[in-house]
Parts: sequence; structure tokens; C-alpha cells
Amino acid sequence: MKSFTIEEVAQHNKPNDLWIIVDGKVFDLTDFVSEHPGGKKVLVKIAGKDATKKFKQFHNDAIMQRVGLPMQIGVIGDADGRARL
Ligand code: HEM
Repeated sequence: MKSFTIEEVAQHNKPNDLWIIVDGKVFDLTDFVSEHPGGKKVLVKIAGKDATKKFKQFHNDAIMQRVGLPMQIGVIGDADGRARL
């Protein structure tokens, strides 16, 4: 699994280039943002940031397994590639 820094994820903060972090995992939601049942606006607002708290507020683990994980592109980690969860 590829590892990214928080600073790298923060670059992807636009509607057409939208990454978020949940539980130390990095998700590319670019293709999902228009289909998100909770709306585009909330995702654009939190683009490039850690959305763990918000995600847990509105979704259960089954949604993460079924809808979230297929969009995972990596984890937050150190420069040496070790995961930092
Ligand atoms: C990996 C990221 C995310 C995925 C895969 C995802 C997926 C989904 C799905 C599948 C639903 C429909 C749930 C249902 O029908 O029961 C939903 C609803 C919703 N999501 Fe997300 N979401 C993500 C991130 C977020 C974030 C970061 C926020 C807020 C900042 C958010 C806010 C909401 C809200 C408000 C709803 C509507 C809840 C409701 O109707 O009760 N989502 N999301």
C-alpha cells in the first residue's frame, strides 16, 4: 500500500482532485464526489483533510467496507514508508 504524508494529501483539495483521510487511510474521492448520497458540498469542504470524525458521525463500518475501501489509494505514513496509524 502506498504511503502519503498529510501535506501531500492536503494538495488534493479541489472538487476535481479530492482526497480525504479516514482512520489513517487515504481515499481518492474524485470520481465519487458527484455520486455521494450525502452531497458534494460536505466533501468539498473537507477535501485534503482528515475526515475521520465526520465520516464516523454519518456512516457505519459497513459503508466503509462496501463503498469506502474500494476508493482507498494508500495510507498516511512516514517518508520511509512505514504506516503511521
Ligand atoms: C470515504 C468517504 C465517504 C464515503 C465512501 C461515503 C459514502 C456515503 C454513503 C454510501 C452514504 C449513504 C448512506 C446510506 O444510504 O445509508 C453517505 C451519506 C452521507 N454522507 Fe458520506 N461518505 C464519505 C464521506 C463523508 C464525509 C467526509 C462526510 C461529511 C463531511 C459525509 C457526509 C454524509 C452525510 C451527511 C450523509 C447523509 C446521511 C444521512 O442521510 O443520514 N460523508 N455517504
